Amino acid sequence: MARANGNPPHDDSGAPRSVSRPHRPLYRTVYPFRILGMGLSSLPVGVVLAQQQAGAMAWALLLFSGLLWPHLALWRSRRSRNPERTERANLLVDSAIAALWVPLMHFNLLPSALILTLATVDKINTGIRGLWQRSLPGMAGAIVLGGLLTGFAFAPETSMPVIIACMPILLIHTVAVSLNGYRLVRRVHYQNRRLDELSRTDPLTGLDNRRQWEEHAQHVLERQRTGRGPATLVMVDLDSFKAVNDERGHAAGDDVLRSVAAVLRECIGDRGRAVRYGGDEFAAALEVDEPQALEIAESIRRRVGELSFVAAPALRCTVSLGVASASPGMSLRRWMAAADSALYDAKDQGRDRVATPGRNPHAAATDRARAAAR
Ligand SMILES: Nc1nc2c(ncn2[C@@H]2O[C@H](COP(=O)(O)OP(=O)(O)OP(=O)(O)O)[C@@H](O)[C@H]2O)c(=O)[nH]1
Repeated sequence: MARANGNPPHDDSGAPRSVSRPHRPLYRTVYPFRILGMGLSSLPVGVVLAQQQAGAMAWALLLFSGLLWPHLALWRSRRSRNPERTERANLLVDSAIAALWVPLMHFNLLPSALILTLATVDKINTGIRGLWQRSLPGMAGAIVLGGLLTGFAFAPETSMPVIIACMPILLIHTVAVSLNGYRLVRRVHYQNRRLDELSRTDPLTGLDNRRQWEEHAQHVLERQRTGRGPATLVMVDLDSFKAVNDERGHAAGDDVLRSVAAVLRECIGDRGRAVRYGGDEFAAALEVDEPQALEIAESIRRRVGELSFVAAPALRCTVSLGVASASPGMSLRRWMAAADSALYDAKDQGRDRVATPGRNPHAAATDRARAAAR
């Protein structure tokens, strides 16, 4: 009888599902935001350029930043040997392009403030530590460069057409960024919940782990102590399980452990909780009296004996079980020792049987059940 460990979201076998999801490359997350941000910010910039009667160079630059750059950035990242690093560089280019428009728009107040803010928000939104601070020198450099090209022309007044042209980027981009943040928060909540569930579970069988189960067992004992119901413990141990591992391999052994855990779950139902207490040893704290627990134990014994395994059709398993009801004031430790000693009795008497403390297991439920089956 080896001692080790052993109810979160499970797959069909009862074992818990993993927390992780496939990693999405940064450039795929950024791409739609870049199209949206660059595309929509072209609107107020275009209106300002039209009001300034800007030259062909400025319009060519607008065409590049608003329409071409998002796709060029995606292409650069996709073909890069280090897409993550290339995309981070692309993000810094985004900020420099955005800042360049500030002097080219002659510091038109509303679109300049909007574009600089959104470029920074986009960097923060990536969640990459320090990225927005690293974008500042490039933005400052772009403002100086654009200022030198325009002679630092300064016309900060914003006309009504420009204000109207700012509305789509202001509204749509803000909502899109917020939705993305919302999605991330939801995912963090989900993963925290899953981690919490996994920390309370035996990964192989999906049963409670020891810490979780002992809390439940203490609760069952407390109910019994305060006269709110009976408490009976069932210890279950696979017979000669080492031979299963030795002869059919560890994977077959794991199949057996999962199947026994499923039998325990089904036989116990809502009358208690089970734990994989050791390698091939299980325990269940039940809110039932001893005769009912003996019935449950007997059904576990019988159902395990009926198990069959696709990968090992000839394999048959049996379990020995010890059943002990709690007496008033009993500690969990003493309760478990009583059930454990009954389990050892069942082993000593030849295995594949149910025993209670201080009783001859041959006189116990198992033999009555066998007689009835004959
Ligand atoms: N496949 C598998 N085997 C395990 C796991 N944990 C423990 N074991 C094995 O369980 C076996 C327990 O063997 P023993 O304690 O000798 O008990 P037994 O062979 O069942 O003998 P009895 O209890 O006396 O009937 C050992 O071979 C362990 O390696 C596990 O998670 N998976």
